[in-house]
Amino acid sequence: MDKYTVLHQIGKGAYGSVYKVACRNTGKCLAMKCHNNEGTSVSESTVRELSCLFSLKGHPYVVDILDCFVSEGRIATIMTYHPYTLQRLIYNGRGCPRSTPLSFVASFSVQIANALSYMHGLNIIHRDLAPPNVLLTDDLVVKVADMGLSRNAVKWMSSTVVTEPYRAPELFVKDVTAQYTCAIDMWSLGVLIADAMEGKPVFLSKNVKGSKVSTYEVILKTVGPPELSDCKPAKAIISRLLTFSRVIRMQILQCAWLRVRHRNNLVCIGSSCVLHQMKVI
Ligand SMILES: Nc1ncnc2c1ncn2[C@@H]1O[C@H](COP(=O)(O)OP(=O)(O)OP(=O)(O)O)[C@@H](O)[C@H]1O
Repeated sequence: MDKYTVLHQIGKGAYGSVYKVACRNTGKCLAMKCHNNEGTSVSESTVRELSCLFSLKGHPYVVDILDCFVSEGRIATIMTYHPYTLQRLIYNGRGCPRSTPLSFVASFSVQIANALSYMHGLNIIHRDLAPPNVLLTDDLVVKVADMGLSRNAVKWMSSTVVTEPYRAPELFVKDVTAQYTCAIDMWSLGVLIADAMEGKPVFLSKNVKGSKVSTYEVILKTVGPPELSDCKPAKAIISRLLTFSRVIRMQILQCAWLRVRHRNNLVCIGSSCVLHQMKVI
């Protein structure tokens, strides 16, 4: 802790508090997350988060962990600091509709898809892909963050994961555990893209004439993908992600992986594939 000076708090979530800090040696601004304990012990979510962050270390579109130590009885992790979140860029920070340039939608979706394809290849499911957890650098490069719910996929897992508007239909079950796959992250990606095109969250629970319509009911009532201006290619991508078929959802990434393996250039091939489909280059 002696190595860092706390500047101010950036955020507080269910699993800890995040601070902007400065490294005393280099003067560089970094982010420090102080993880909450479970009673007096380190929580399982902290162990999972650290394990996932170390497995994904070095990926260009995943937040980089730089240091880890115990401070006042809590685990603290030092990460690269990123000034923006997708939440702030696509909703204006206040939930206001705002139209997101198509080129930015294309670039962030390809970068998230690349991060997910890497995670899924390691059998890691993110389980909380939502706009506040997608950080961006000054140059708008994606850094997927918040691995507090991420874990290695097994047959039965908790169904109470993912921020509700980004939750795949197979997670809306009454049981506390469910059988699901990496395809839940692909649904979340589809919602992120649709939200950015619409400028507002597309699957929000709402009150209609005094009665609550749940997110799941909103999903069921949405016939086809949400109306998305006149961008047919984007619509096609979204409808392959926002489908009840987990197999179709995964195909969009497998297709990208094949191209990547074939030509050995992950970012360019991924980008040109989606950008061409969206007709922005
Ligand atoms: N490396 C970082 N750089 C800048 N801001 C960050 C960084 N990491 C996290 N944050 C900010 O802090 C907030 C909380 O961080 P994080 O999501 O990791 O905590 P959490 O307790 O797991 O939250 P949640 O309850 O959403 O799961 C994030 O939404 C983000 O705005």
